Amino acid sequence: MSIEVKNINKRFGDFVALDNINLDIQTGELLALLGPSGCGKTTLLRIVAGLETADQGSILFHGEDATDTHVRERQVGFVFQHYALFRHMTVFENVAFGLRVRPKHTRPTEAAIKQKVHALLELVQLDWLADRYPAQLSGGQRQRIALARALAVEPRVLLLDEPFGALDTQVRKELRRWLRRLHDEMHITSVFVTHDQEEALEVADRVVVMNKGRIEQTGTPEQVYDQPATPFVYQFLGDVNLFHSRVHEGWAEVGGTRFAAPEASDKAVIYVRPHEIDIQRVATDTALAGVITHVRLLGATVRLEVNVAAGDPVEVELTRERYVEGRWSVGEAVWLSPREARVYAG
Ligand SMILES: Nc1ncnc2c1ncn2[C@@H]1O[C@H](COP(=O)(O)OP(=O)(O)OP(=O)(O)O)[C@@H](O)[C@H]1O
Repeated sequence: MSIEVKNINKRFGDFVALDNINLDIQTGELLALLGPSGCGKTTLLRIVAGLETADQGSILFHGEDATDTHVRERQVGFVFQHYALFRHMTVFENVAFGLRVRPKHTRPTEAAIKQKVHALLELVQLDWLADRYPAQLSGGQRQRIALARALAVEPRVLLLDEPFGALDTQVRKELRRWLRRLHDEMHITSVFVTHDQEEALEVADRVVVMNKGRIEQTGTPEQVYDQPATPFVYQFLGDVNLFHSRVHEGWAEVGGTRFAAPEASDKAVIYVRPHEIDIQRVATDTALAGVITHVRLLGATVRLEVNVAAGDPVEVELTRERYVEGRWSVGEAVWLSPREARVYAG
C-alpha cells in the first residue's frame, strides 16, 4: 500500500503546525519522520491515520483519496508510546481484541483467532507470555505485544509514534533492530515518528527530516547524513563545529584551510563534524592553533575540546585507539585541520 501526502496544511488557531507537506511513501517502505519536539511529526502521522483532519490537502492510499475515509476503514495499525495495553486482559486477549470486535460476519472463528494470536506472539517472540497481564511485563515486552496487537487485524499500513520512546537506551536499541528485522519479514508500509536521529538513521529505508511544520529533506539515511540539504539537517543529524568566515574570491577559510563557498554570499558558515578534524602537535601554515581544555571518554570514541583564539571551542573526535596512541592531554597546544566540510551562506 503506497501513501501519498499532498499539500497538507494544518493550523491550531494561529499556529501553523503543518505547512504544505508533500510526501510519497512507497509500498513496503519503512519511513521515519524525524525532527525536534513540536515540529509536527505526530500531527502528520495522525492525519495519515485519520485521527486528525487537515485544513487543506489530501491523503491517497494506493492512489485513492482516503481523506474522508473513516479511521476504521483505513486499515491502519497503530503503536503509540502511550497507547497502553488493556490492563484487565491477558496478553492473549489483548492481541485477540481487534479480531473479536469485528462484526459477526467478518469475525474469525474461535479456533482461527487462537491460531492467529499464537502465530503473532511467535512472530514477536513472546508466545510464552500469552497468559500474563500487562503489569507483569517489562516495558519492551509491552511494546512488542502492542505491535502484535496492531498486526492482528492485518493492517495495510502500520503507524508508530515514538514506539520505544519511554524505554531505556539498551532496550530501545534492541527493539529497533528487532523492528527492522520484523519489517523485512512482513513488508507492511510503515511510518514511525522519532526525535532520535540515531534511531531514524539505523532503522528506516528513508528519513523525512522536519522542522517547524515543514519538510527540510527527504532521503535515504546516507543521503541525509552525507548530503544534508540545509544547515538545519546538518546540525540535527549529529554534532557539528561551526566556523564563521569571510568569502574571498569564492573561498571560505578555517585557519588556513580553504573551502569553496556559495557564490552569492560574502560571508559563510563552515560546518565540520568532530570526526572530520585532524589534530597534531606541529604547527603548519594552514592549521588552526588551540589548547586542549577537556577530554571526554565515550566508549569507543574520545572527544577532545579545544579552545581556539576566535569562536567557540572546537570538538574533535578520535577513536579510542588514536587517542591512546597520541597520548593527548589537557593543557597541550595543538593544531587542527578540517578534512571535510560543508559550507553554507552566512
Ligand atoms: N490539539 C492541538 N491544539 C493546539 N496545538 C496543538 C494541538 N496538537 C498539536 N499542537 C501543536 O502543534 C505543534 C506540533 O505538534 P506535534 O505533536 O505534531 O509535534 P511533534 O513533532 O510530534 O512533537 P513531539 O516530538 O514533542 O511529540 C506543537 O507546537 C503542538 O503544541
